[in-house]
Amino acid sequence: MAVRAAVAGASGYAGGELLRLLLVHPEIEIGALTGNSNAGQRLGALQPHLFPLADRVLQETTAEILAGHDVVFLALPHGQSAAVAEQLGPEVLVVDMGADFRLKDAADWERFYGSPHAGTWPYGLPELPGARAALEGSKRIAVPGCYPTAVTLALVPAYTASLAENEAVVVAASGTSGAGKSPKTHLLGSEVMGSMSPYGVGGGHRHTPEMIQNLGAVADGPVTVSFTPTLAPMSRGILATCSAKAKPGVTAETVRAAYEKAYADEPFVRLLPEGQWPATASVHASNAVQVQVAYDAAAGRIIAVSAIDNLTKGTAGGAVQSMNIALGLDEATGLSTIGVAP
Ligand SMILES: NC(=O)C1=CN([C@@H]2O[C@H](COP(=O)(O)OP(=O)(O)OC[C@H]3O[C@@H](n4cnc5c(N)ncnc54)[C@H](OP(=O)(O)O)[C@@H]3O)[C@@H](O)[C@H]2O)C=CC1
Ligand SMILES: CC(=O)N[C@@H](CCC(=O)OP(=O)(O)O)C(=O)O
Repeated sequence: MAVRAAVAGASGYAGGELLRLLLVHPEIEIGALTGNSNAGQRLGALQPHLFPLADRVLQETTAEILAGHDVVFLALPHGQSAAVAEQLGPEVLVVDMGADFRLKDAADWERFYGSPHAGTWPYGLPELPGARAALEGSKRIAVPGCYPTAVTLALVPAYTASLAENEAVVVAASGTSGAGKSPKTHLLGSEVMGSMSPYGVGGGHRHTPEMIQNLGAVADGPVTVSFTPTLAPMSRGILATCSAKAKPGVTAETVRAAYEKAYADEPFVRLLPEGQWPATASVHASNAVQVQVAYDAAAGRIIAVSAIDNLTKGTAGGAVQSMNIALGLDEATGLSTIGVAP
């Protein structure tokens, strides 16, 4: 019997990408689609690439409309999910693509998001050690942020194998879809085209505590992360360049071996052959993660680079992968590692 899924936030970028994936998922039947300011509009006018859903009309985002489904995806702005989720029964699988339930530390949440902490749900990054066990059979999933997905997958093998000191420096470039669909001046084509710029510099980005939480869970102590995001003139994609000071005795061979071991059996993470570096174009619209690592002997640092599509593995693909695990389906059902090029 088909699994009925509702999508709240169906007019946004994350909701649109989720629907693109759910339309080809063999076990899913798409139920209610809801929005906010666009309630009452045809989906065809808002997400014209979702041809089979063109005549569906968006409903309002209420618990009554979302009730009666097996799975409810919440692709809403931060801070909006908790109020909806608490009205959905414990028997419904709720997958939150926003930030509301990602962080364990209430003080971190309040500092970076400025509202009371709603709680912590099983974290939807299956590749993180222990995550699959927590997701199996779960009725609540917190999908990671896009930058934390890219950065965690780049650095986890170095910390799991105890190769890196507990400090990491990350510079990551994101396409503009990471900022959502609502109009903002700094996202105008004339501001972004032909230019790159940093933002949230100096520890101010809300994804920093999420990265610290993930890396600290596998390292032998708390990890500090200096994170600088940058906005790049592309619609999708994240390229994360991460480095950490190597522990004494580390060599290029021990680093390579740790990464090969970590990702040998992962369906979506590909450690590239030595000398080939990740590129956002190679993971466009795919759930794949490209990773490469090098040991900079002169600087004594491990350099790990990852590329993801922020809307696929960084949001909607990660959500579907985690849903599959929670429902007892094959983790890769409905997902592809095949990109679009050029
Ligand atoms: N874009 C990305 O790369 C990523 C996004 N996410 C997360 O996904 C969520 C959605 O992001 P994204 O799709 O980019 O954002 P968008 O701005 O593109 O979409 C937001 C969606 O939420 C709806 N909405 C807005 N305000 C409310 C409200 N008060 N109550 C109910 N619905 C509301 C909008 O409806 P309407 O248009 O009808 O007003 C729209 O459907 C966010 O939490 C974001 O953090 C996570 C990882 C990556
Ligand atoms: C380019 C851009 O603005 N990106 C967003 C991150 C989007 C994302 O994935 O994170 P959430 O799920 O936490 O929203 C930002 O820097 O806030």
